Amino acid sequence: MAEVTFDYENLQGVEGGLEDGDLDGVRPRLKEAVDGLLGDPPGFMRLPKTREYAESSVSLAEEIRGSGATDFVHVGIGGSALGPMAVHRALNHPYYNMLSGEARRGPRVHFAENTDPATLSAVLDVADPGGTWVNVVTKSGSTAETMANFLVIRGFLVDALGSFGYQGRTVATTDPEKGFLKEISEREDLRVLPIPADVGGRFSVLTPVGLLPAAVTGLDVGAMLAGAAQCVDEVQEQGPEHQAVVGAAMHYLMDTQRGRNVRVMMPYADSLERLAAWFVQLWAESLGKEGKGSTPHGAVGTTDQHSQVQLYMEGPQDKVIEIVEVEDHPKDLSIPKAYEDLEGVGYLGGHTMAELLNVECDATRKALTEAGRPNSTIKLGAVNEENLGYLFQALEIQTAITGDLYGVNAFDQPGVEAGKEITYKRMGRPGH
Ligand SMILES: O=P(O)(O)OC[C@H]1O[C@H](O)[C@H](O)[C@@H](O)[C@@H]1O
Repeated sequence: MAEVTFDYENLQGVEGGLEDGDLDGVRPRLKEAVDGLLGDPPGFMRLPKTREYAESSVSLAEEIRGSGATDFVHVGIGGSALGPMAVHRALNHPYYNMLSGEARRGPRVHFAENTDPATLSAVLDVADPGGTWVNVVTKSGSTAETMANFLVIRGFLVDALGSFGYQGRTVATTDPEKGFLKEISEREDLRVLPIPADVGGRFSVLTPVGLLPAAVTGLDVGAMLAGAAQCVDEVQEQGPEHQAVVGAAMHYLMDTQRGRNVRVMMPYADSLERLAAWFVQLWAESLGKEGKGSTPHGAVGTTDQHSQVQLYMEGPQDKVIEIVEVEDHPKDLSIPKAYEDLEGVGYLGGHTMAELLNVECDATRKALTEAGRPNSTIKLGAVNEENLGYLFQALEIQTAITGDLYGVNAFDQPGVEAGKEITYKRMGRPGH
């Protein structure tokens, strides 16, 4: 069973927070939104119970691992990168690529996301062309950043291995129905994994987009899907009372009734830093349209206590701070007793690092609450596949429902097209 709870106590009944009547006012619309989501479910809602994507991803991952692969380069951007990066950072060793032998459960993993040549050059500096696999991931099949990175890596592999060698080590993860990457995969007979047509990039972490890279590093993708399925079942049973759904109303109201249009996601675990980055795209691209939406921001506790908490405590009253707390950290270290005669240092000895982290988490929450700074908490029993799967699904559901409350289409992103168009013109793409 996934252990994930959402706690909104500090959004209500605190200075600057919500009052009971606020929530009541939005309940009928919330019910309508959940009924709509369950009655005519968008593509992402069926992913947790779809076995075929996990099966094809795991079987290809086994082939890659079995081939003695040294490096796995995941090429993608936005929704085609942020989910896989969040999973990798959350569940694999922080220095995964530096581990050797059994300690590393698969090839080294590299993400080619931005078009910054320094990053891609660095990947090519360390990747062994003799053992490199490339997974090019793009739903549309022609995102300029992704295709540019792919073309460079393709050249690197063709030079080292010849066309046949390159073809045998390349996976195209894309829309199976259309797009230029589909065409390339047919021409070059590449292995293909599908991104279903009805699942947008930022909702696609539980398709092969997220499942293949997870399986390549030996993670339990079945458990990730089970956690997500638990969330869907709960929403079916509880409807508008479900914790993630209630959160949609809370965040919507904090913005529209209380003028708090910044939502800060602040995990107290380094491993969840990329989860916040994944969430930022989900919330920003889904809701930021027609002059509506709130601004998502990622922070990390305790690190950002020493950087941003001053602003959260005393700056403009425009934020909701969402703490992500982890009960059981995967590792802990005792702090040795030393310098016991020095009162500013000696008190730490005998405690543990995880204890200090969680005490600071609680202390920040209390301080924010007492200062009239509304905050909420997402608590994970542990950072594991099941809880992460639950959380992905819960936040996607929350975002879709919030879109409904705002009256915007949570599944498009028309605002990103203008910049693309200018780029195409300047780079000489035919027809633009
Ligand atoms: O998967 P792709 O089609 O390459 O899209 C990658 C990303 O690029 C676009 O510009 C969109 O704004 C994102 O929503 C999307 O995730």
